[in-house]
Amino acid sequence: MSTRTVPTLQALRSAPKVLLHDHLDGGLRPRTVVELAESTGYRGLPTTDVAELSRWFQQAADSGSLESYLETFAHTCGVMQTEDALARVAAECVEDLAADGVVYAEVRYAPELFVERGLKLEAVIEAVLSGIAEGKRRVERRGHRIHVGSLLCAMRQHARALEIAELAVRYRDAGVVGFDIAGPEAGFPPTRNLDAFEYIRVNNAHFTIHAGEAFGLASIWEAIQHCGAERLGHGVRIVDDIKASPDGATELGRLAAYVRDRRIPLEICPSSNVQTGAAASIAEHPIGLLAKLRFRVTVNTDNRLMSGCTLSSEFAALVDTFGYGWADVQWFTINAMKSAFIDFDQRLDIINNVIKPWYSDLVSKPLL
Ligand SMILES: O=c1[nH]cnc2c1ncn2[C@H]1C[C@H](O)[C@@H](CO)O1
Ligand SMILES: [Zn+2]
Repeated sequence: MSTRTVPTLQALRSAPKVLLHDHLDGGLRPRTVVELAESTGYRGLPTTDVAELSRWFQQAADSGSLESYLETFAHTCGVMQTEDALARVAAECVEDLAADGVVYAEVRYAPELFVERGLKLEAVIEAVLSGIAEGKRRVERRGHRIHVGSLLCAMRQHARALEIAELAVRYRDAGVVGFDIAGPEAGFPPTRNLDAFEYIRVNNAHFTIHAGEAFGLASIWEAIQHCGAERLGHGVRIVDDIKASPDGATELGRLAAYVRDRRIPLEICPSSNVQTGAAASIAEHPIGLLAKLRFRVTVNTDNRLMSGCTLSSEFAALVDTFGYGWADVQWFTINAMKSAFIDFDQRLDIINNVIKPWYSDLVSKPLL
């Protein structure tokens, strides 16, 4: 491929990519949802026809609000209440990401959502870890390699964040690389969970916070300045602190300048943001401006089932809309790898030995 090649969906699939924001319970194969409902006795699915169910998830999630978007997770969580189901979903997740060309992923989920049938939190975490290990073995048997860590989420509307943070630290050497809070944002400021974030920090562990998705700057400000978040899940509303005039001039407010100056990674999920109403369309998505202003932007899927997307298709949509080329795809990819919650030398190894060699023929000019 020459440097002038436009990144097509097919070429993007073979490009090494890095995914920091992907929910385990938002990425099931539709067929797996149907089969697990059958084998676990879950009766709540709106349909057991695989194609119809796939459409149902996307349409139901296409709701314009985070709250109704989140209602669709009742069904995925409903079928993930046994260790076997959790391990299967995790193994298939790893296979699907590897098949899409993802070389490094952090997959997140909230253990507290899988205890309806009596599983202990530890059993949930261990089942997911064993599924991830199985998925990696399958990928390796096909001659590929993928590095997958997990992030434990606490749900903002529950009051279990400290307990989940403790588990994230307890399982840090087994493949859990960090902590997050997820769920409805309005009415649940991140400062409700200060004890959990402090626990993570004093243990030199890592965390990100879903902030600036359904709620504005105040939530981003709290996440960074009160909680000490290392990354922002979404963070798109940081654009509200940037004045852009019609002549193209921009002026950053103090919070936006802080986020950019400190290189705080934004885990941007374009399709999900359009579905929840955080952005009106991909064309109007703040990612265009944020990338132009050289914020530490990363591209992510959020929930592949609900958005009917892959990381490659998210990139393809951005290429179509913003005219990005391979240099941009590499920039987003290296941004993500730099921001991963694994050791510096491991990040550098993937950047220098996996990402850069692949893109080097396609990218003509040096990156910033
Ligand atoms: O984009 C999101 N914002 C807030 N919460 C989310 C988002 N996507 C998924 N979740 C929730 C629903 C899942 O059950 C939970 C853990 O993966 O996280
Ligand atoms: Zn998310």
